[in-house]
Amino acid sequence: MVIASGHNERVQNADPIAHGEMSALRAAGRQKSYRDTTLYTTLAPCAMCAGTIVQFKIPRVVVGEARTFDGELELLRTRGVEAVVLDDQRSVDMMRTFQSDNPDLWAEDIAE
Ligand SMILES: O=c1cc[nH]c(=O)[nH]1
Repeated sequence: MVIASGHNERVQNADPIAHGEMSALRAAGRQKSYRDTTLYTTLAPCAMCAGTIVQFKIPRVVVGEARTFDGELELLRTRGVEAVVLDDQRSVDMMRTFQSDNPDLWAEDIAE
């Protein structure tokens, strides 16, 4: 069962923390437990999103690709989160297109 979905809304909402993972968690609303959940995400979670995943004890994250941004997979794994990387070519292509079309936005998104 899908309990919520989300996408990056930093620009739309002028919200610096509205990464896709954060938007999905916000859309899910308050949950008593995340024990039985899996978070699916196109790219590897950044430090903020990984920290939130750890905070709410989400046990499993499935990542579309980690080639264009390796994020904080190690942090997740160190904290006992199962992180599965699909290395999905469509995700890589989508992220490469976004990053090359919007270099400033991408840099801002990952605080570089
Ligand atoms: O984890 C991340 C990193 C960048 N952008 C997102 O939406 N999420």
